[in-house]
Amino acid sequence: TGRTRPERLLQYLQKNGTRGDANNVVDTIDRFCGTVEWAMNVGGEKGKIVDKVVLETNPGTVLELGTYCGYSAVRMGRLLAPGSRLITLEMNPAYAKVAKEVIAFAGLDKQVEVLVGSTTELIPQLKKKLDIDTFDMIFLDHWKQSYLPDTKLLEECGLLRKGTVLLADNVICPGTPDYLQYVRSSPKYLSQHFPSVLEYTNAPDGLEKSVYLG
Ligand SMILES: O=C(NCCCCc1cc2cnccc2s1)c1cc(-c2ccc(F)cc2)cc(O)c1O
Ligand SMILES: [Mg+2]
Repeated sequence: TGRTRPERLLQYLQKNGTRGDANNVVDTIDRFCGTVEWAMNVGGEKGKIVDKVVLETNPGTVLELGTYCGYSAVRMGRLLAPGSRLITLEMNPAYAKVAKEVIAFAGLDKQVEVLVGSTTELIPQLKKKLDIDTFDMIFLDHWKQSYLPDTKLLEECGLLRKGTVLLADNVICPGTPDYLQYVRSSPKYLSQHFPSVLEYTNAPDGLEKSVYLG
């Protein structure tokens, strides 16, 4: 009876999930999206690649662009060391409301903070707002045409450091051609492609991991 897809996803989680168990939250959302209705979470296949990059990077600070229902915030948050922080930006207040409840259900509301607003408005405020100097990892999963301008904005705002890992979703589907061209040709980045499939389908998609060289 939830009016929107995120609300139906949250109701399914509250009914079928195990409160405080982040692994179960990830699996329960994947089951909803695989059997009830598709939703634009990074999903289980690409999610395994996200897990590997997070575990290799062991980031103390993570910035996510595009929260949606909070699936990837929970997926990454569940792997962070105690004391680490994940900040996630969401444009749509209704999505942000659902995401906060999903994150709290998973028991990660101490590590994960949801900010509502546009990247162009919020990114320049992050240092002041959050008492964070630079991010160890960025997960890009918002408007595909915003990946490139927002990466340049992150550089200009001094939020990246030598070794910051940028991980971008959907570089094949829907695709982010200008962003890919930039991170693959700029001397400021070392990029690696991880082919995969679009969440809950067998359509080709992939992630791009780019290390900022400063
Ligand atoms: O659009 C996608 N994600 C972005 C929506 C969030 C908009 C925001 C803008 C904004 C600005 N500032 C701050 C925060 C934010 S959040 C998306 C779409 C597909 C897809 C959809 C149909 C299809 F047939 C095939 C793939 C798959 C995906 O994995 C996606 O991530
Ligand atoms: Mg995505």
